Amino acid sequence: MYHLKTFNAIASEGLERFDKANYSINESDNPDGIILRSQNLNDYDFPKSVLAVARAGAGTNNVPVTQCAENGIVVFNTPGANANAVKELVIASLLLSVRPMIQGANWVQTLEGDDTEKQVEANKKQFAGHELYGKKLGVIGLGSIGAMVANDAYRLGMDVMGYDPHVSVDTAWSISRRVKRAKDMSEVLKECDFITIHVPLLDSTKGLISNKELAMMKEDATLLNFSRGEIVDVDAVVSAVNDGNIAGYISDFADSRLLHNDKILVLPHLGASTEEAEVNCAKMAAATLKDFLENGNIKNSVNFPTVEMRFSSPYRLTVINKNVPNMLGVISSLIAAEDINIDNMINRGRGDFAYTIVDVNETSDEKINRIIDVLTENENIIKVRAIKD
Ligand SMILES: NC(=O)c1ccc[n+]([C@@H]2O[C@H](COP(=O)([O-])OP(=O)(O)OC[C@H]3O[C@@H](n4cnc5c(N)ncnc54)[C@H](O)[C@@H]3O)[C@@H](O)[C@H]2O)c1
Ligand SMILES: O=C(O)CC[C@@H](O)C(=O)O
Repeated sequence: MYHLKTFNAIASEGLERFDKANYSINESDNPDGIILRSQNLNDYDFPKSVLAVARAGAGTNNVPVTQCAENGIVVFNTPGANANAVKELVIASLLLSVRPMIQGANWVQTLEGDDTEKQVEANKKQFAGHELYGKKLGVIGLGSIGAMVANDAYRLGMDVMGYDPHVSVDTAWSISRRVKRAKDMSEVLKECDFITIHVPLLDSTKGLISNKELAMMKEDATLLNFSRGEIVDVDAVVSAVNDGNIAGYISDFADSRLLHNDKILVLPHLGASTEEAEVNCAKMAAATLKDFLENGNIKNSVNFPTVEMRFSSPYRLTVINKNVPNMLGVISSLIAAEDINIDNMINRGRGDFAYTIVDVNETSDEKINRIIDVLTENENIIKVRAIKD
C-alpha cells in the first residue's frame, strides 16, 4: 500500500489513476508521495517517508528541488501539460492590451434610457483601439509556452522575435522558421512592441527585467509576465509605466504595488486555470509518480535524470547516489558479494546526483533486506529501495 498526500485542488481524473486497493490519499502522516500545484513547500518539513514529489504544473520554484535531491526525494513536473492554457491567456491579454474591450463593455452597462444604440454609436470612439497585425512581438524563453505563443502570434500576423540561449532541440524544431532568433535579450527589448516572458524562476532569472532592461524598451511597448512575479522587478516596472518609459504591464502575479493603475493589468494567477490543463497536469503527474513508486522509473524529473527500464525480475533495487566515479562498480560488487545475481542494470547521472536501477534474480526477502542495509551504509549512497515484481 502506498500513501499519498495532496496539496491544492488536484483534478480527480489524475487522482483516479491511484487504485484504492494499492493507494490511500490523505490518510497518512507518513506519505510515500506528494502531489501539489502552487503550494509553497520551501519551508515544509518533509516527513522521512517521502520518496517523490509531483508538481502538477511547470514551475517548481515552490519546491526545494536541490534539498529534495540531497535527501533522495525525486521531484517531477508536467512539462507542456498546461502550455496551451497559458498561451491562450497570453494571446487574449495581447488583444486586451490593444482593444479596450473590458472598458467598453463596462461602459455599456452604465447606459440608461431607451436610446442605447444611439448612445453607443455616438460615444464608441473613446474605445477605439489598435491591431496586433504587423506589430512586433518579442518572446523571452522559447520552451513549451514560449514556442506556442511565438507560433500563434505569427499566425495572427505579428512579426515575432524569440530569445532563448538554452532552447531544447525538440522545441527548436516546433518553432516556425519565420520566428526570428535574437542573439541577445537586448535585441528583443529594443525592437519589440510587445514583450512576453516565458522563463522559469531561477537564481539566474530573478529580476531578469529591471531598470536597465526597462530603459531599453520602446515607450509604446507593453510587457507581459506569465512566468513568475519575481522575474520582473515590481518597483522598476511601476516606475517605468508611471514615467511613460513603457506603455503598460500585464502580469499574472498579483502584488499590491501593481494595483489601481490604469496602465497595469493584473490577473490572479490564471495561466493554467482551465479544466483541460488541470486534467492534463493531474494525469501526467499521477502517471509519473505511479511509475516511480511501482517500478522505480524516472521520467519528467527536475532533479534526477530520466532512467527507465522494463521490469521483469523478481526484485528491483533502486539506488540514489552521489554522482562520483565508480559508483556502478561499487554497487555491483556489493550486490555480488551478497551472492545476488544481477539480471539487468542501468545508471544515469545528472549534476551532483545519479540514479541506478538494478534488477536482480533473487526471491529471498532476507537477502534483499540485507543488501539494502549494506548499500545504505555506503557514504555515497543516499537512498535505496527494493520493489517486488
Ligand atoms: N501563469 C501560470 O499559471 C503559469 C503556467 C505554466 C507555467 N508558468 C511559468 O512559465 C514558466 C515556463 O513554462 P514552460 O512550460 O514554457 O517551461 P519550459 O521549461 O518548457 O521553458 C522554459 C524556457 O525558458 C528558457 N530559459 C531559461 N532561462 C532563460 C533566460 N535567461 N533567457 C531566455 N530563456 C531562458 C529555457 O531554455 C526554456 O526553453 C514556468 O517555469 C512557470 O514559472 C506559469
Ligand atoms: O497550478 C496552477 O494553477 C498554476 C501552475 C503554474 O504556475 C505552473 O507553473 O505550471
